[in-house]
Amino acid sequence: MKQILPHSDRSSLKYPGSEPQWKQWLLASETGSGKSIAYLLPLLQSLKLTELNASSSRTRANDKKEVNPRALILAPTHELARQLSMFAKALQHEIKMRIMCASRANTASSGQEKFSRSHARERGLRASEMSSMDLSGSDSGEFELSRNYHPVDVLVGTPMKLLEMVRGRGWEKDEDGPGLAPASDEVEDENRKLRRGRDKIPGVSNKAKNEGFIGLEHIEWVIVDEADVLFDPDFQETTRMLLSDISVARSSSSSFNNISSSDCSASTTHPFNLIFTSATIPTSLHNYIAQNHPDMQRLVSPGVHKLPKDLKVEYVDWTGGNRMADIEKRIRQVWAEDSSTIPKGNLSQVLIFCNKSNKVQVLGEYLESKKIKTVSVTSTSGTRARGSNRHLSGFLKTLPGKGPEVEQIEKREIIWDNEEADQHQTASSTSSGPAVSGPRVLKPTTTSVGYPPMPLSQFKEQTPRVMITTSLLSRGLDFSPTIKHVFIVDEPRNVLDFLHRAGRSGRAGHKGRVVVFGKFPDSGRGAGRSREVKKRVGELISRRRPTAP
Ligand SMILES: Nc1ncnc2c1ncn2[C@@H]1O[C@H](COP(=O)(O)OP(=O)(O)OP(=O)(O)O)[C@@H](O)[C@H]1O
Repeated sequence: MKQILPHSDRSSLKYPGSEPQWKQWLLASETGSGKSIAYLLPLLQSLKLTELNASSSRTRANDKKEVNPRALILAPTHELARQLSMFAKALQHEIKMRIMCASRANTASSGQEKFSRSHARERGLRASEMSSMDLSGSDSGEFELSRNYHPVDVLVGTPMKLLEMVRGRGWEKDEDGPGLAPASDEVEDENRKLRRGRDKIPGVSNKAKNEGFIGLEHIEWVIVDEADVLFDPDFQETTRMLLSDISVARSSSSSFNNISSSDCSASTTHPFNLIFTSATIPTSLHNYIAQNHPDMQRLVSPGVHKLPKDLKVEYVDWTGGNRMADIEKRIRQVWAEDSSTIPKGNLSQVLIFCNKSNKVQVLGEYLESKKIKTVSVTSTSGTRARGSNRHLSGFLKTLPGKGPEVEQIEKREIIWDNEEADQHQTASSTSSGPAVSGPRVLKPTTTSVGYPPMPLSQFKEQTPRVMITTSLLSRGLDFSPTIKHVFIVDEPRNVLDFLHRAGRSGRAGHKGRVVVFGKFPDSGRGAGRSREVKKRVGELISRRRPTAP
């Protein structure tokens, strides 16, 4: 943090009088080590300082677009974008900044647009009121503003979504040739879907095109979270296009002139501060930085490419029978172990990573048939279409909330689903006679994650303790410390993929365990492969503590 904002005196951040010195940093450290706060705090502070120092010449009156943020945070998934925006909001106390999330779910743009506009109109909401809502949350899945100009300080979203908001819907259809039009949505491999970096936007047509409503002239900061994904060869053309658009908007010549080129040799200087964050630095990211940002300051922790120190590794052999039964057995063991250390009923949670979405579905159905409640999330899950992170409720880390209800929830380390709470309220009002009077407890607001109290016993019964997913949710998401076990039931694509999956537990100093399922014979057939896997994982462990000088 000190590196990013070494001088917190206002004079060093004057804007726009003195020409600012734009800088570039890479923040790289192991999963769960707090990279988000490491860039968010200096970012918010810097924005506030430049705002305080802004001369009267910097007015919004001449802004051509409706939304003119001063910082962008890019994330590879809608889920991460929403979590980051909520986290940023939660960091604010006295000094308020306007932080908005541009992310919605993978629903048809036109349909969603219709809903949001009419929904807002029905409620008589003006832009300023809409922008004070959590647009990433349940109140609206879509980022919508009227023509009222309204300052936005930080905008968070996926590069594809932000580009669409900047250039207008259907912009990619204007490109020559197939350009960036969605090509193979039916591709089954989840990793490829994630790497392609395409937010599927079914329903986007030339008719739905508009001119875009995000202005980029005021951008002072761009954060590329999970930079190794966003500069992956499959993702980087979208990311780079957005960076180029910002540079052009800020009247700077852009060295980005060929979107299909991956061998830019010229150093790229952007007229804004640029931060990349990552828990891993694959060759593609290393090369990209070396070629395009040779002056980028690299702040790399000794823990990068290592498992968090509080994460233990366990190997479970397939028995040779039903593999899903093996997984079920290990889940029940987790809960049996819990019972000796955790107060009765407070079972810890298990996060299971599969490679394919059909495997997620089949495993979920199997465990449900065995009376284990599960939540299954894949890139095509219907639950993702809600435009909020409700489908992850109870599994993501709870943000600091306001009021006793939130505290009560936080003690249980669970976020209730709002619909569940609604059902409960309906049930309680019918069963106990008159409807519950008084305030409707907490409405979802900026950072709210609190919902009406429910009897603890009922709550525990209804709450799934197992989430099954793919690499889709392996990136950046800050899962709850109640997830003490990550199960890896399919062989990850590579070591980096393993690190990201495993790193959803053992975060921020909490204890965790990654359970690797496979065939691990000590001798005979498969023994060589077993040794190889253990060796590669073992290297991640043995390197995790700095060796004494
Ligand atoms: N100084 C701190 N003390 C305790 N907890 C912290 C501290 N800094 C950050 N955290 C917490 O650590 C958790 C992990 O932080 P964060 O999600 O930023 O990790 P990350 O490094 O970005 O991980 P990943 O690489 O998986 O994205 C968060 O819940 C955050 O609130």
